[in-house]
Amino acid sequence: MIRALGMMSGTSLDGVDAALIDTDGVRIGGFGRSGFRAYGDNESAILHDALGSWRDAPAVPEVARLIEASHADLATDFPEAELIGFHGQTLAHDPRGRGTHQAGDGFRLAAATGRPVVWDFRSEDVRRGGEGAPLVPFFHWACAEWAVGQGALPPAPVAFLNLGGVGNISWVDPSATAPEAPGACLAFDTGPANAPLNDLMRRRRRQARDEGGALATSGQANAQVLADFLSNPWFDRPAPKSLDRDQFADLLPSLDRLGDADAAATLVAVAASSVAKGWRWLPAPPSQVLICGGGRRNAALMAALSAHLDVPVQPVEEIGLDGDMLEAQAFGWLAVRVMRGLPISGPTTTGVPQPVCGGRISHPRKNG
Ligand SMILES: Nc1ncnc2c1ncn2[C@@H]1O[C@H](COP(=O)(O)OP(=O)(O)OP(=O)(O)O)[C@@H](O)[C@H]1O
Ligand SMILES: CC(=O)N[C@H]1[C@@H]2OC[C@@H](O2)[C@@H](O)[C@@H]1O[C@H](C)C(=O)O
Repeated sequence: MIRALGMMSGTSLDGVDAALIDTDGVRIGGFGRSGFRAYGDNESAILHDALGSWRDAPAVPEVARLIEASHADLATDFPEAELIGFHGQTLAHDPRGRGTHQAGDGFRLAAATGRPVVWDFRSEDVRRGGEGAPLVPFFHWACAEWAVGQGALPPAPVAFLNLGGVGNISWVDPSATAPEAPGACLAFDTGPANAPLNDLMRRRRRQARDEGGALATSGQANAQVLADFLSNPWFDRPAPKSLDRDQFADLLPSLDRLGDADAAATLVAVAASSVAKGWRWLPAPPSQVLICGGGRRNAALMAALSAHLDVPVQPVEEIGLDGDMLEAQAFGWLAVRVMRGLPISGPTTTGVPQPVCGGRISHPRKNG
């Protein structure tokens, strides 16, 4: 078993999560400490301004330094980590066009932390014809397998739904022999989750989020805006499929004529209905849906999901996992897989024709 530190800065742009995990890249030996380093207002503004930037954009070097420095800073709290899995910050994602771009250089992070760093997890998958996302599904399989071992889950298919800036769902069968085995996983991005709601709150109320979903709970979803949104051809595209953070940004102007509460309620309905729309792509109904990511703290969103789905919807804490740290843990686990040459994605998670072991490995003091 290796003690790895996974580090993730997600599409919500709120800060860096870091979590220790003991793993051989297949089984989870145990979970360790975790930490969070919030972005300051100035840092957050720099990241927001850089959204949509590709590697050659003038703003990118400054953003990359910010990402590397904030991650290096947080990594100093985890001297016991033997290896770091570094996701970087997604600034742009267009797998069928220009590719995928995560800012932050793992070679410089390795130099700054003195630890080997696995990074650039998505590019190889995209190069080979995959979506490059989502990458957490194989880890969701490992979590289910771990939970079955703990007696917290029956050995039957279950779904993990991450509600970050974007939503993504993984249907996993923990009785499969490996995550890349046929029938073990089916995954895709569901649609927007918190990102448009955060953007609305920032624009209209100068707040980072709708705390607890209080504003959305006090409003009424607009049926016309919701119907227009759900007619988007993206929903008819079979899984696997992935989204850029702002792929549905054209949704926001249609909210202009709505009051704040109704606009927030409409965005919650959009997020929950997106999941319901994608339900048909799952191979079989899961026994339950386990929610991870910050959206599980939005009561309006949780209520809307429970209303739409006819299986139990519960936070992932229900089976003994930490819903705030699952993605960070995932990149620690994926880093060990890359070190061992195991696949991190496959035809049913990113649509790549063959399972792929992506990622780059950078050692301190050695080149690239
Ligand atoms: N107490 C809360 N009430 C309401 N919403 C919350 C709360 N806490 C977190 N959130 C929402 O969850 C978001 C953060 O979720 P998370 O950290 O899972 O996203 P991320 O990892 O950045 O995104 P992604 O998974 O798309 O990469 C916040 O920006 C906010 O919208
Ligand atoms: C390109 C990119 O960074 N996508 C993120 C984003 O945030 C959620 C969803 O969209 C998911 O596809 C992915 O993140 C998680 C960590 C993943 O790869 O599984």
